[in-house]
Amino acid sequence: MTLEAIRYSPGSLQILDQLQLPEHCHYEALSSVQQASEAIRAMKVRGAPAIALVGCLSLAMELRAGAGGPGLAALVAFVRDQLRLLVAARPTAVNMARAARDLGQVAAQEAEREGATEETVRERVIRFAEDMLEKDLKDNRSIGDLGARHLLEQTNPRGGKVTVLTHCNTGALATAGYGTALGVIRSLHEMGRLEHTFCTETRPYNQGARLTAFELVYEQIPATLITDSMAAAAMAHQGVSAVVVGADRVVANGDTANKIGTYQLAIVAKHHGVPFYVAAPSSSCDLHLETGKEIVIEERPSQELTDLNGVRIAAQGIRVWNPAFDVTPHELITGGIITELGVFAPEELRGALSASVFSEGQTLDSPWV
Ligand SMILES: CSC[C@@H](O)[C@@H](O)C(=O)COP(=O)(O)O
Repeated sequence: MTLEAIRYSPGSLQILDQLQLPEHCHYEALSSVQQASEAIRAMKVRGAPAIALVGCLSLAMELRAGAGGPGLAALVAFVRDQLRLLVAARPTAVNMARAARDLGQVAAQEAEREGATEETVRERVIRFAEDMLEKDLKDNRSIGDLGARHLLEQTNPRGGKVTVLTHCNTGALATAGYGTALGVIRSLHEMGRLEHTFCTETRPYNQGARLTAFELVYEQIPATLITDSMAAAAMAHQGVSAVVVGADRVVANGDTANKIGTYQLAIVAKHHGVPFYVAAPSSSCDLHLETGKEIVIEERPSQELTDLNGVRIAAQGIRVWNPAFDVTPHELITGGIITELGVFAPEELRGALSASVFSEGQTLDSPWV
């Protein structure tokens, strides 16, 4: 059985509380947008795709219970207000904002349809949210297989195995399943072409030590945990073939916001001539922004850096800077950007994605909610 960050069936939404992993696997039931927003903000559930999935499914839960209205206009306004609450929970990942735009437009379009009722509006929004789960899993399997094949062609044409370094958690615990960067590692493992994985602990939330290591051990994928500060030495001495990371927001020129520490990994990879890949679904891409300078970087509470399992480890009185993400300039993404639509050089991304039509004729640069 694979690990599930999200358990959903009509009328039931549960999240695996990732603050308690790896010691305890505790599922928490959510029945409202407020509860989902609080769980996302607290990082009980995290990862760009999982945040959007839990947010939208929590709205589906409310609508199935009859929330919103009375009247079509009031119902559409309710949907949009709830979506704005979810988007505000964590600002850097774009997936929730994109999903909010899509769901808001689905509600508005249905409300304008001849013969529409509150029931049909609710059903359309619920179905769109539920379909996101299956689409994310399908996208991740495409990302895994496309990324694995591209990485092997670029780094190991003689047919041997490769060693991959990854950062943060981008697996089943950050998505509907399989994962993005960790999906590439899963696909390499399934192909029999993975020699080894190095996963960084990813201070201060420790997504690598607590979550990625948990996934890799659970599936018996060969892996070694290293501290973030060991990454350069690992690339110098441990035969790293490629670095593959996820993304919270990839913008039009290919600049990418991802977990703090990604930027320095890209610099080290460049120094060592190690191809650096970003793996992300098109739902993590934002063509509205031209460069990474425009991405809002979330700053988290200082206690998340000064404390470890509730015990303070930093000197009292020291000032703290705790950005949750950093931006990797596109010129350091030397391997490519792996999406479900293909693997693109940063300069190819805008053209490739602009041509891709999304739900109801949406393109990636359609206006936000
Ligand atoms: C498929 S998850 C991609 C990114 O969201 C992931 O790499 C990341 O940065 C997660 O950050 P987090 O703060 O844990 O939500």
